[in-house]
Amino acid sequence: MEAAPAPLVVVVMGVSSSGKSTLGSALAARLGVPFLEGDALHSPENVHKMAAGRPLTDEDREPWLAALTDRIRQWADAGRSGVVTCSALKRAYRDRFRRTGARIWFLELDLDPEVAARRIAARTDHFMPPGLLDSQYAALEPLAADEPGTRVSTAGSAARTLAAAIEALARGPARPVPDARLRSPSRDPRSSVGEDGPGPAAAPGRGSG
Ligand SMILES: Nc1ncnc2c1ncn2[C@@H]1O[C@H](COP(=O)(O)OP(=O)(O)O)[C@@H](O)[C@H]1O
Ligand SMILES: O=C(O)[C@H](O)[C@@H](O)[C@H](O)[C@H](O)COP(=O)(O)O
Repeated sequence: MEAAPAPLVVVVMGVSSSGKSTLGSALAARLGVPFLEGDALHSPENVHKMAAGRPLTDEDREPWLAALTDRIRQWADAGRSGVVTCSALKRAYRDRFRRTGARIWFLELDLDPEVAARRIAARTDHFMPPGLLDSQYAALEPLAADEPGTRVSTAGSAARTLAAAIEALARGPARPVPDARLRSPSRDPRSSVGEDGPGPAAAPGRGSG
């Protein structure tokens, strides 16, 4: 008999306008799991600062990352899967999410700066000004080989990106994922599959991570 897939938290990451919200919401809907828009957890001060064309510092991001980490931990503790968007530009931010004990898979959205610049300029319903894009690429520490995740191009259509993400998840999380140093045994979601959650992510296989 097949074991139930373990809960999985997918963190859709990348620079501003790389397509996180577009892909993340579509992916969550496709998988039938909750979606959390990371931008919604920014303080008004942070939003104001970015809107005024000033990049966030590590200190500015601290409460935002803390709030996101809490939400990921809540999913893990409840044995639930979910999709969350967060630029997660630095390794230290991503490690923080992993230390919750959630089984995490990062989907890093990859987009040429020229295309990103066009997309951010065309976007009219968002606080993030195009002038901050350079600082986003400068801060970005791409996913490292020892982090659990996959890089997916968003250069094509949104539908194509979604298909690539689904495919990456079907292949990816079955790979050995964990960095033992980041795993807290008491929070290992594999031992606490939820009873009332919306169900684990459908595409990912049973995890070894
Ligand atoms: N694959 C895609 N192809 C074309 N345009 C896209 C694609 N993904 C997102 N967009 C558009 O690019 C802009 C930025 O996407 P968005 O999802 O808001 O990025 P982010 O959440 O990373 O800032 C939006 O206007 C969105 O409609
Ligand atoms: O850490 C940061 O500097 C910001 O969080 C930034 O990375 C994020 O991208 C903004 O919230 C803009 O929102 P979008 O990514 O949705 O454009």
